[in-house]
Amino acid sequence: MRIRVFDSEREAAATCAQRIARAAAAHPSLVLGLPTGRTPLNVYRELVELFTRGGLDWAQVRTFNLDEFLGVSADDAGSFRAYMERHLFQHVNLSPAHIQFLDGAVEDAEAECARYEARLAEAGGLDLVLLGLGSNGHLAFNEPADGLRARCHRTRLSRQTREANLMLFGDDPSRVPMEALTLGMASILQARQALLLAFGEAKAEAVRGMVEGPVSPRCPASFLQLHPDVEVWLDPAAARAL
Ligand SMILES: O=P(O)(O)OC[C@H]1O[C@](O)(CO)[C@@H](O)[C@@H]1O
Repeated sequence: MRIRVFDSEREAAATCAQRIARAAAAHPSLVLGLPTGRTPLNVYRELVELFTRGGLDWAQVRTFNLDEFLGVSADDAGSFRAYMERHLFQHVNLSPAHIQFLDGAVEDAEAECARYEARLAEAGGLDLVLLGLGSNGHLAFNEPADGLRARCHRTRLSRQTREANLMLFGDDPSRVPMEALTLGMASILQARQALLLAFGEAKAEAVRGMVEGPVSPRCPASFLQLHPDVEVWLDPAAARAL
């Protein structure tokens, strides 16, 4: 794990956007894994700016989002799909055919997970996965548990995670889904490169567990210790407990 502490979240986000732009310039059909949540918002803003200035061509880039709420359709404003449209997809020249997303409105969650894994395998896996970190140590929606799942699956969300996503559902707890679909740990760990971002005091303990703790399903992000090419970019508050 290569740890880098930036002076500010803004600086980390701008550097991250430049890193993605470099990767796409070197490999135009880059397969990119993308997170949602509060953490990548500045990265997406920087990526849109880079595109507007002509610094990043998305025409051949392919994206896979990490997770989606179950029982929520793509056109629901609370869905991760809608979040991605708002913050990135509708502002850049990504081809809709190159955007892969789990469909949270499906009847058959198992079939949807199998479909998504097949798409990922066809694409040759992720070249670069951008990751956020749950304050409970989750990675995508792989929540702390006695065991973890390797492949895409249906999962129950922890109370902490549901609270963290309240704002997507108008701060109404009854509207926050109980379940989600998520890429599994192996699908994430098979990415050729991983770049995890964590900002703010609330992430400090999870960062310590991920970097210094035992590799344990109680802190799913700790499995990144086993990845051969992972960078962890922090602001000083998130690095406080290291
Ligand atoms: O960035 P936040 O809002 O703190 O959320 C942390 C992580 O939890 C998730 O919302 C769940 O996948 C991720 O998208 C995010 O990286």
